Amino acid sequence: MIEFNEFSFRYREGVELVVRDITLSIPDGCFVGITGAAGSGKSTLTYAINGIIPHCYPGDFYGSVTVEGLDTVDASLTDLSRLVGSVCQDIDSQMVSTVVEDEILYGLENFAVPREEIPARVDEALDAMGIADLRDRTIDSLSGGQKQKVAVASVLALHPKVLVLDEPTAELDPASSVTVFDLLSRYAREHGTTVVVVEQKIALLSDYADMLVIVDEGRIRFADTPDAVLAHSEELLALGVNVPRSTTLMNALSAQGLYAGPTVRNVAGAAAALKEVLA
Ligand SMILES: Nc1ncnc2c1ncn2[C@@H]1O[C@H](COP(=O)(O)OP(=O)(O)OP(=O)(O)O)[C@@H](O)[C@H]1O
Repeated sequence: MIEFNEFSFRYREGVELVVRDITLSIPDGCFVGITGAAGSGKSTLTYAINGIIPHCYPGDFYGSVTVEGLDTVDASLTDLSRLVGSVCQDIDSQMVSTVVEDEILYGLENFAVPREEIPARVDEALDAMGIADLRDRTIDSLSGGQKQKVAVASVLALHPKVLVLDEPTAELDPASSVTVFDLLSRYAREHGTTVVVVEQKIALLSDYADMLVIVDEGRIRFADTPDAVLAHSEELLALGVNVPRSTTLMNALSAQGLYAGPTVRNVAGAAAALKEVLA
């Protein structure tokens, strides 16, 4: 369980609180998508989970954040990193090795995983991200998207209870983004991992997340199932969230009493729903 309790934070260099009054419970095994406009505080929330705040970025920290009962202020960064695996936005800053396999080995050796377990963990992580063919490649020779997959794989190898990912598909085309989310969600289901992912593509998020969290100017505006959140498409658009046009259209018909079905998230869904409306 991840629990934010009236959490607010101001970076040491900052004047304003960048996140305010955050109270949120994330149950074990939940797949949570965080989205919102640029600068709304999404990354800051992830830093509060993995302990980067306040351990690396100090500031004024109010309220509390606990992960599996560990208070992220009191716990050491080492203890937190055993619990929470993180993939940050700046993938290049995360890479420490020159070859893919070594990148995965690095974390395992650092965490003192027993030697005999290591080969299977490396294989499993590469397979989990569908990148077994990249094992011997140099990191420099990889595309941005391939690096993102390597970064996720090297964290998965550590079997974290919680996985925090900040825009893990930023460098990927739509098809590869779907592949990464497919692989991630399958891994998380199989291992009972809690996933917190910051992602701009709300339609993609909605297909995988149990809970969508919409952040606006440091506050949580919505935290609910994707369908319940997407029902507020006009408000979401006003907050700068990229709601699919198919959702906006069908919500508008719903408001007119012309459609009473479930929330639509994509063109195929809108086409099927419109067929029924027009029948
Ligand atoms: N290390 C820092 N020191 C001072 N201010 C910071 C720091 N990191 C972020 N901020 C500020 O905190 C606010 C929230 O930033 P944050 O990165 O959490 O938002 P975000 O929603 O993740 O943005 P983006 O979508 O652009 O990544 C912004 O105003 C940002 O300028």
